[in-house]
Amino acid sequence: MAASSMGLCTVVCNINRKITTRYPRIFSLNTCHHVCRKSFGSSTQRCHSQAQIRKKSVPQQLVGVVGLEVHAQIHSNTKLFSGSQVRFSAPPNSLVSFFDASLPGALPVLNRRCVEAAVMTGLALECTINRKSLFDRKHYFYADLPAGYQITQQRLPIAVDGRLRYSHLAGRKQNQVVTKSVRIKQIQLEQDSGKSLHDDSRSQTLIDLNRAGVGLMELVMEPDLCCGEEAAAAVRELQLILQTLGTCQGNMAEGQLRVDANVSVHRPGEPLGVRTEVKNINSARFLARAIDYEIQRQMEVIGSGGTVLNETRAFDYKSGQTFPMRDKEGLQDYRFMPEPNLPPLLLYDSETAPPPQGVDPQQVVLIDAVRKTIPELPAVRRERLVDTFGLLPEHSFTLVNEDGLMDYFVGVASQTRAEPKKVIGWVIKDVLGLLKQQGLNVSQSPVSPRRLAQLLDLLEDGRVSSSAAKLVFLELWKGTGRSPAQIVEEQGLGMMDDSAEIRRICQSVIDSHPEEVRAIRTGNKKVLNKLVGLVQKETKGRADPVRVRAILEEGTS
Ligand SMILES: Nc1ncnc2c1ncn2[C@@H]1O[C@H](COP(=O)(O)OP(=O)(O)OP(=O)(O)O)[C@@H](O)[C@H]1O
Ligand SMILES: [Mg+2]
Ligand SMILES: [Mg+2]
Repeated sequence: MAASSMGLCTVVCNINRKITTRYPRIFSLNTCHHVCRKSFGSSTQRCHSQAQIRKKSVPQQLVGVVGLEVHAQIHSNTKLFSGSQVRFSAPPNSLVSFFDASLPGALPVLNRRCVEAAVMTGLALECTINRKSLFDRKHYFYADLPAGYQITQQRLPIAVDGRLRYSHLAGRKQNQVVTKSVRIKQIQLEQDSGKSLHDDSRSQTLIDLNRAGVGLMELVMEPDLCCGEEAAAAVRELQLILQTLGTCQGNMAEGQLRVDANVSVHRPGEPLGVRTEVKNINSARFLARAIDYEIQRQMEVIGSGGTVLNETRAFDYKSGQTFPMRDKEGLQDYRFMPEPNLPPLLLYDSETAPPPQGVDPQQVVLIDAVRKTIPELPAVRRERLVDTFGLLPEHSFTLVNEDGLMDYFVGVASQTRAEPKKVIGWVIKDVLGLLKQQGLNVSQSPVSPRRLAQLLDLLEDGRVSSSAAKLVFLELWKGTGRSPAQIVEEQGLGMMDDSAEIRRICQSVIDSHPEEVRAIRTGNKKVLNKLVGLVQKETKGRADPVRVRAILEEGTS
């Protein structure tokens, strides 16, 4: 189905105008879904948003249950069964082969790259890879599906029984790392559909088949999550894993990663409730809001004696509400049947299940060969950063979650004598801060790791003060190509050596601030900081603050 496009969201969602749920930004530490789901009776151990939701007028023990289906577009040059290119925003219908347009007689040819991507994703998510998987036709009528069916893997998917481990920061200061996991039921290979473009001015719907037949991995998760925040954290980690593997580019705004949220509520200990399915959500924040709204709505329905209908719903980001879609897919019979034009997909393993004699090894996918190409995953990267550089876990999150920032940090740390703990402050506060402010990526940083390392060395060697170093940094940011040492030289930002001059400036500050001097003499030592600041202002941050403090202490004692 065509992905609905979503825009910006507001933070507050209204439910029937009566209830306003402020979307919770942080969790308490007790938010593990296993805790949530296994200890339903204990209110202290439920997740924060559940607790928020239950504060409303609905029965006490109802809790939310969430299962996600994620459609990830496979990062591949060509489509799943045809040689047409895969490219976002190409002119409409410019990337369509006979097979994509379902012309009679056109046959599917499986794209090896898509198979390898699914195997790699399955292995990274701790799945069992099925040596034999099958393709099926799933029939439904929609204008952007010209064949009238989608080729998918309903009976025997390529990967099963995995686990997505995800962590997120919690606590008031967002500095506690909470680790959880959600089971992956299966990963199936399937085709994407085309796109329907509605032209209101001409009351027409136009079809663009560029996306028709692009390879998708559908990742089906077990209903292990309990609220929007957990779902959003799991999807963010999945996005990062897929990007690290290179199996999906994961750009949600471009529809490369689309999420269907299955939501139900039930009383702990009782069977799961009837689920609704909120379709095609293309942002982690909207996902969280849609789920929390839907849990609340279902609690309201049950609380007022109604029953939840098994229906497909859509999320409207403007109102923050979900509403039923006209197309009730839950009631459809897809008439699944084996795809007659594709043989079973067989995979091999050079050690335990080598390809039969006579089969060209180039023509098969070897699971162990794919395993060897899996790069270091985000969770392992974070651990390595903490172990190698002694960083705080929350800093390792920022470095790993921001594309390119970890390499930037390692680049600086490996080229400077400054301690990693000092480097991280500059990378996160100064570099990332300015990048965000100016809407730039790490790769667009005007200050290279080498230049920052040189600046930190000047600081380390006592050739500039920390306040002068900030000025040099801002000068570097202008991207003139001059080195930190040149900037220091040209702008006279080097540390002041002239003791007599420093003493003279300190004395003039003391003389012109009798009130402050009196306060210091009566024991208020904090006021000394103000005088240090004034001297720094006078010297443009070029005097050694330790030396200045000592002179001022002496002069006010
Ligand atoms: N009671 C429930 N509450 C919440 N989620 C549920 C519940 N029961 C099942 N789910 C979730 O619903 C999803 C079912 O996905 P699945 O692909 O198997 O079927 P489907 O939604 O019927 O098919 P389709 O792919 O056509 O959407 C899973 O993510 C599962 O965890
Ligand atoms: Mg599904
Ligand atoms: Mg579904």
